[in-house]
Amino acid sequence: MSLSVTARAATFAQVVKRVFALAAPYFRSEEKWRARAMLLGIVALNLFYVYVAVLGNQWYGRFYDALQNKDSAVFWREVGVFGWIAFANIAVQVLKFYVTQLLQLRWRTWMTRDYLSRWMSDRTFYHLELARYANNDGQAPDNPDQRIQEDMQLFTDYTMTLSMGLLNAVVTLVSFVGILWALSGSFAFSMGGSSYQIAGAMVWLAVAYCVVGTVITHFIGRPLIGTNFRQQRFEADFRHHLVRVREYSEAIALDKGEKVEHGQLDLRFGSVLRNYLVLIKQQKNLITFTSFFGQAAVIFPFLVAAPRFFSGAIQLGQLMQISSAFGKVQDSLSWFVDNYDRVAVWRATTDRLTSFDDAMRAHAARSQSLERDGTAPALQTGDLTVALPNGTSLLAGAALAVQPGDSVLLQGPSGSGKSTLFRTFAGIWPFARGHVKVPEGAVFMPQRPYVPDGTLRNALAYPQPAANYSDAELRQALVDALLPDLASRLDDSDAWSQKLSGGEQQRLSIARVLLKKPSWLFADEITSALDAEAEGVLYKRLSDRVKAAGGAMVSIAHRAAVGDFHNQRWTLVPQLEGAPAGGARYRLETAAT
Ligand SMILES: Nc1ncnc2c1ncn2[C@@H]1O[C@H](COP(=O)(O)OP(=O)(O)OP(=O)(O)O)[C@@H](O)[C@H]1O
Repeated sequence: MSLSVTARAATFAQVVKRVFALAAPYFRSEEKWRARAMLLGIVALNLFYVYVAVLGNQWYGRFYDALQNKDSAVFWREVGVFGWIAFANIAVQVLKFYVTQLLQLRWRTWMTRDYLSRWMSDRTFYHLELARYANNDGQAPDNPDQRIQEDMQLFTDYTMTLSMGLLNAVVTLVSFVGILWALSGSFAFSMGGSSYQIAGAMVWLAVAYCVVGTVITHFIGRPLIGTNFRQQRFEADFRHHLVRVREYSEAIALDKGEKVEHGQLDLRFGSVLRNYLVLIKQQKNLITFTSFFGQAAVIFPFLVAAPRFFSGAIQLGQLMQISSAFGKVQDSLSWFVDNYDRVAVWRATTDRLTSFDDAMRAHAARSQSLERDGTAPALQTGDLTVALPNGTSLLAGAALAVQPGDSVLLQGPSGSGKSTLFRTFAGIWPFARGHVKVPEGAVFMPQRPYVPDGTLRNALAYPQPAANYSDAELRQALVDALLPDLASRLDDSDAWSQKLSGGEQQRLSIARVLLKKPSWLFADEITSALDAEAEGVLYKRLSDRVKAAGGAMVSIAHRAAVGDFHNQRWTLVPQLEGAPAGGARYRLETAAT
């Protein structure tokens, strides 16, 4: 089932439950007292705001009566009273805005930090991406960047403004229903020979007016929920693709891939536009009705109360009070009508955050099928099975061992799972079973190193702080990794992943390892972009360092010459179908070189 269908199917009670589940942690966090006090303050300000509105309504009665009676003394006194009411109104509005914004900001900050720390911990960010490709059924959350950056802001904003708006509407309704009831008189009619009187007729008329309005709005506006949900998703997909084009600009330019990328961007933007058009049409229908509903509400109370005014039963002041009170009652009863599209966005946002939150919780609660000990004296695996996200087994029942002093070259056809075996040793591949023991502090060098933007000093020390190393150590590492020209540029700031050549990036990654001096090293095609001479020099340096530190090295490399630096060879050999390898695609053969 897709998320948009889930979004539509969710009942109101479920939505409230979800909102509560997303909102409650902040109000129970270490900031709870401040958060609760601010919330209470905002509630109090909202109540006071309604009280000021009640004062305003009473003022209407006195003011218009003074006009009708041409009583200038009362008129001028009421002008003064108006000044006070207006001042209170302005002050409470400003305060309400300020405290609400502050609470929203604090709440968003807390939520963003909480989600960020859960997303970044236990490699959740990586596993959720894997799960997305593994399931591909729309259940795993897409675009986590959008959820963290945009949805969090929308959720805190809309939850505050909508809930306070609703509170305001309810309190206004309760306050003004009383006023309207007292002013409205009763409605008399006869039916079947008997006559009837309905007390508080204006109140019932307002209720009937708004119930009809709300029901119609709900039917007209219902499709907006799904459309809003899809809109946010299409916008995020479009943005994500733009970012990818920027990131891979060089490769795309060399491939002359502009046309394809342009087409892809057009396609995504097309989805944004098509859905937006649907959204506009749905909003147009909704606005047509809500505008009609709002305009009719201006004249409606006058039409109903005018006969009593003309008959002299009520004064102009009372008529104006009735109209203003009807307006307030109608306003609060049509809160839902007025906020329908915001509620739609809010529900879509809530669904997106809930599925993200659920995915992170499920990830945290998942049972580990791989037993991993990261503090062993040597590398050892037992009954190790490595599979792909779709369940295909690459390797089954592998028992491997590497002792200090060893150096192993892992080879096999492209795509056979060499890097995946390293991912399993590193403990980041969730589709593995069995047990693995890995020495503490083992360093894994990936095929494509990550080089952060910023100073060269930081890129070299990554992920440790550059302050951990002296300038001399940093320079020496660059020289040892055959990057002497960079040794004088430690404080230069740049987008190194764009500026450095592939080989330079590989040498920078080797410089990092030389700097950290690990005893155990797992190197995945770390010299594939280097010439044979540089490859030989760097492999010798690395294996000498590792041996001197009493550790071992396991390398993946396609070139035969790399074998000179290793005393063992592991080879992933393809299995014929039906061969006894536990149903796996490959079997691992070990041999001394
Ligand atoms: N995140 C992923 N989702 C799905 N399949 C994946 C993922 N990562 C790797 N694979 C698949 O796992 C298989 C093994 O990939 P791996 O990178 O381990 O191969 P390799 O032996 O290191 O290849 P090469 O020599 O080309 O680097 C491949 O078929 C690859 O498509």
